[in-house]
Amino acid sequence: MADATEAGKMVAARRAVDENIKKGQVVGIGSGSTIIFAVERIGERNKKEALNLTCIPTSFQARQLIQDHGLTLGSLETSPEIDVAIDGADEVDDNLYLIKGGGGCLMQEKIIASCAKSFFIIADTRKNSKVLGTSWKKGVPIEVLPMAYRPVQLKINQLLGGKAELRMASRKAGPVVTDNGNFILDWVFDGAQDWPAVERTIRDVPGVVETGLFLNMAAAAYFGTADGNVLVRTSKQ
Ligand SMILES: O=C(CO)[C@H](O)[C@H](O)COP(=O)(O)O
Repeated sequence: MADATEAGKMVAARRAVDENIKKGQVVGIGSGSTIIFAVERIGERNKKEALNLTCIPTSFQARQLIQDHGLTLGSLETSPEIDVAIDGADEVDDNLYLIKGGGGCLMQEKIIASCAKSFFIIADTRKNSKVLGTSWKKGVPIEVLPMAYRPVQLKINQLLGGKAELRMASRKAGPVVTDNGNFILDWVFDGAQDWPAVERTIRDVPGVVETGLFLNMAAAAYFGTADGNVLVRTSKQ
């Protein structure tokens, strides 16, 4: 099963890279386990085709991946406009609404996606859902200022129901600390939601820095299966 999932991630990543990355572009590089296959493919092509890309990372992990594959590392300061961004997702629904941030990198991922002319999602087929929350049961990640995590937690519970849980680290005592020095709450919800309304409600709580809801951002999602097939779903808009 694990190998089948990895195979699905790989075919989706390679196809998205081959269809969307062109010479001379500024490319946003997402975070997680699926993006590793995409950067490997970009590195492979770069050796053959001298792609001359500038790659903008969404995390510490992405920065290392870019450098490990001999690609040129850029920043939003020098390249504020991105041609294409590629990233993974935790779940994708029928509207191409996404839950992201399972790896805790949601804030920089959303900024990079917002600067990109086109934003593509790569995932294994498990992530392809009709309704968010069908396969991803860990909730919507919410990045919060550490000093505000407790009131934010209470307010979200009151406003939306469900439960906003402080994400704890697994190999360190205490909470997960993001690349931006913040904490993460995972809002575990029940049933179908009005996602634009949920996004507005969460963002309006002082202390919230960003949410892992990416609405109306992705142009297409590539879902790979172990047998090498890739389903491409494009935005309806
Ligand atoms: O949003 C993310 C990290 O913040 C990842 O893109 C998301 O969690 C998917 O990760 P993976 O490719 O490992 O399934």
